[in-house]
Amino acid sequence: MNPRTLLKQFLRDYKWAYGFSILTIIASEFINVQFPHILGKFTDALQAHRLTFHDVVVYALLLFVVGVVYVLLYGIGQYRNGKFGRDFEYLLRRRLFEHWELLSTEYFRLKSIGDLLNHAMNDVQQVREALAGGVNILTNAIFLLVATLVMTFTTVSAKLTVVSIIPLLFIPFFIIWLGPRIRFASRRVQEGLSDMSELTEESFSSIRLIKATANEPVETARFQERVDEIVKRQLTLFRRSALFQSFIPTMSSISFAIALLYGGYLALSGQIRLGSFVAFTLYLGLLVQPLQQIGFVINNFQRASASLARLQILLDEKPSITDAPNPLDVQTLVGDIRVDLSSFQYRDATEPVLRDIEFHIKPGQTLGIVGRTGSGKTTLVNLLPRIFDPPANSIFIDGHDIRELPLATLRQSIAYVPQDGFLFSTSIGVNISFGDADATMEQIERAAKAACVYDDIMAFPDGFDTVIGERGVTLSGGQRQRTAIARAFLKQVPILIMDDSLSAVDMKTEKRIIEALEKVRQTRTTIIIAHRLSAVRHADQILVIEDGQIAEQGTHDELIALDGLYAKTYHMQQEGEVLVQ
Ligand SMILES: Nc1ncnc2c1ncn2[C@@H]1O[C@H](COP(=O)(O)OP(=O)(O)OP(=O)(O)O)[C@@H](O)[C@H]1O
Repeated sequence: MNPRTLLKQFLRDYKWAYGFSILTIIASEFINVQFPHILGKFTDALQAHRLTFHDVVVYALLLFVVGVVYVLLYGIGQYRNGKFGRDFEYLLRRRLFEHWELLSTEYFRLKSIGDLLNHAMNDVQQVREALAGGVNILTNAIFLLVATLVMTFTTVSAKLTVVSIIPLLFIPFFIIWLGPRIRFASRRVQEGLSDMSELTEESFSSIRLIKATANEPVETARFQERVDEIVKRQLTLFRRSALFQSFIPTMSSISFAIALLYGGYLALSGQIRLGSFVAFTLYLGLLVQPLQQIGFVINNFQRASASLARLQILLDEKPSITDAPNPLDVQTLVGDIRVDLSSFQYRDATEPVLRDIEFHIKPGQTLGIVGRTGSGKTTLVNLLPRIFDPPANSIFIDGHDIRELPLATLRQSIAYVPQDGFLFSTSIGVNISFGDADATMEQIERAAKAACVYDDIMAFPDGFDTVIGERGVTLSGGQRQRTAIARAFLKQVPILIMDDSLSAVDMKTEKRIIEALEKVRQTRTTIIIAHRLSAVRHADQILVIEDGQIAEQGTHDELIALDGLYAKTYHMQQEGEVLVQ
């Protein structure tokens, strides 16, 4: 659903509550404009010596009650509108997040994550501000303006109002003109500052290189250049802000001067009473703020509308990998994998990355994949859970083309351990049970033991409750990989893919993990990508991939007998050298 429709629906759902809070704000302003009126009456009565002390107390109490009622009503309206804004903000963010979760990894590869975060934070916030603060202020400003004008026209003098208000009317137009220019200047200053921090960070991290090559003067000059630019931008911002800050007081001073001149004349000539004159100056003071706010709100609405349009583009993005129009009704898979792929090419690539790949793994068997960096191993296994979409009729699981299987069934049947063993910033236990809310502590511990990470975890202060990441402990590369392996071991699924996930563990641990794998092997089809051949030598079948094609295929013994690349690599690794990198 696009954000405009979402906004309309939200306003429809909340129309009574939203209308009520707008009414509350209007009522509060109705009370607010009674202040000058009461004070005007008080002045007149005081001047005519008609007041007893008792009357003065009554006036004071009246003003107090009016003040309290105003604050109460205004506070309620503000709070409720603020809440609507927040509710909509979270609804929009949730929609964005849900939508992004559906999009393919390709989308995130092509988009800048910084830009996406910017949309999720700033654009959504802009819409919220318009919906809450903007509507609050606009309601407030319009009503206050109308009410003040009605009061001054009816209780003071229409002529005085029209003449005195003219300078104030320039204020909103001025803000509409200058507001975006100030924002632009401020953004340029921020960009300049972040450029400068980037340069500083870069210089500090390469300080040894800078010193070794005696490049300090060049770096200092580069820094000076940035500083000069920031100063220039800051001066522009100062000039515009100063203009802004001086314009509004100037206009209100002119307005007051006119009111004083003309109002004084009217009072002196007896055309208006002193009380009306006092009330009028107070009304004029009340007008400055709403006129200023109207300008701000118009700018705010313009920005919110641009933000909505940008959000709309994001939410219109269609997921490129989805269920087939009529997916097969298959809920469970056994794990028989057949690949007959003539070619696979990335969307923006000029030539295929995989060609003529053919193999068959029966349920419970293990396939080893080896090959040089960039030969296409990860690409091949990424096709199985449809992280990238293979051509139709090229990959079959249990005899079904994977593109015809429900995406949920396919992905829920595969446990994938990526190269970097990504972990979330939460406890180790939650990381292992990720995606399996029903996992018991016993199952989690068993998986951790099988992945040889149990002892490491128990050595941490809070065991499985130890939090990982910025706010917790830092795991070594090997510990990260083994925790990710434990997560995959816990997932009771027919297919397990390990993408070079033993690279950071030592040979002894690798052996123990492979042994643990052997135990669960009967129930799982396993694909192991590895650079160290010891990780695949027990596989039922091994593929050696060279430039996207199968160069050699067979069991360890067969490949050794073939005396090709695999055999050479194996012998070299046996001698302690690593050739395949
Ligand atoms: N999303 C992508 N879009 C375009 N090209 C890609 C993409 N992912 C990988 N490639 C390219 O495809 C080729 C194969 O990459 P792949 O990651 O499958 O190799 P690999 O054998 O797994 O390498 P490694 O052993 O380093 O993990 C490389 O040339 C890589 O640059």
